[in-house]
Amino acid sequence: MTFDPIRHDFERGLKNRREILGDAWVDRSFDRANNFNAEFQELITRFAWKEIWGRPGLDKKTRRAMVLAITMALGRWEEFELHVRAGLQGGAPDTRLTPDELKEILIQTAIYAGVPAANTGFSHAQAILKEIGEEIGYALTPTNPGDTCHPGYGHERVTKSKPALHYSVRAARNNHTQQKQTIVLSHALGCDLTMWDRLATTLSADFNVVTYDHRGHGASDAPAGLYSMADLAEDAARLVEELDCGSVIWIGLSMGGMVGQELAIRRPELISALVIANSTSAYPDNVREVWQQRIATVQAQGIEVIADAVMERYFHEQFRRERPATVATFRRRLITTDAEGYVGCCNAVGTVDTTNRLDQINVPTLVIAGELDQGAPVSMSETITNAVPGAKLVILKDASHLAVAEQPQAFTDAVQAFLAR
Ligand SMILES: O=C(O)CC1=CCC(=O)O1
Repeated sequence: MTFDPIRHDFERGLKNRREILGDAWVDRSFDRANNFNAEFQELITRFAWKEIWGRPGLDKKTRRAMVLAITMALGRWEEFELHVRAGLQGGAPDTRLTPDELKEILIQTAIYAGVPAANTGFSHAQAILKEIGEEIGYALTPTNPGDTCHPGYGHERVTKSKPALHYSVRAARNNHTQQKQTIVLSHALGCDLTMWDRLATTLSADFNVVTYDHRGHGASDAPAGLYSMADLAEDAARLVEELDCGSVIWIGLSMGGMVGQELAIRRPELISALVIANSTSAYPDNVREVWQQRIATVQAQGIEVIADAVMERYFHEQFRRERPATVATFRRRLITTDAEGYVGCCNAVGTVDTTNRLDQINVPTLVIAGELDQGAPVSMSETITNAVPGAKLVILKDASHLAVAEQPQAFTDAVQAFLAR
């Protein structure tokens, strides 16, 4: 048999074309071929489908996203609809888009191609979703635009009760019908709710996710005076009660994990599962003394004088070298924290004392430690794990105190495995 390069290219192109557009569409267009258009069909199969779509440099979903954006920008609605259909249903699995991904492509394209193009794009896409939604498990449901929010940041709110706590609610994106559980993410000392942005956005695929600023932090009130862990746990209880969603899954890091312990002990009815990351249930006496010294230093000289030392505890040396912008963001957040609020929380942290009550926690509990954590060494997580009935410990490699920022994927994997247990 002789090698026919044109035939060879045609076969390769045809294979790609079937993968991207689905057999039904390709068979139909070949059935309709005639003496007028057959050469053109042959040309695009070789040229577009083999030569361009066959290039390995971009995955096929990305190429499809580009096609959708360009056809929408040019108003080529027949081609646009073809790729919407094939992307949702007809194309090979690794070329498909979820309705949420399709929505993102249309929203992104709106900025570059203009709102009139996006309006038409949305109505074409919706007509197709109406037609095939049931088959692909997606229902279009009436929703008030004022009730929706940016899925990466959530709806910003403030508690009615005082001290007012600033919080953000991301509603679960996947529109399955069953009732969603709520996760509350509780941040570390000198941070704010943005510490959780990446994890919150990931988890809000299937959960309602609430992040909040502790008192004295971010946009929450900063009452005068020194606080106790009981104060922070009572704040947390008020927040959960105002959410009015029943018990929540609490995920707290460092100070947030201390609040989670205290809350689960004091108000067990508010917590259904607990993740305690990079945290402790108590400090030895010499470290308690160091916390009182930190309070005195900040009261006398402000937060900035301690900022470099805090960053050295939050992030290990290699991370600080390789990710200076991330470290700078956390440093800025720290030094712009209300000094009085920071000091108040230092007192709550420095006097934390739950060890002897941890056996009262009776919900599934995951403890996460960073193998390099000097602020809350692994031994502190082991103490918690040994004391909370049934608790499991995960130790993250190459992670120190802000493990969620240093090892976001490993942290997310540990949390998701726990949530799926
Ligand atoms: O600020 C630190 O050094 C470490 C820390 C303790 C409690 C917290 O949230 O961070």
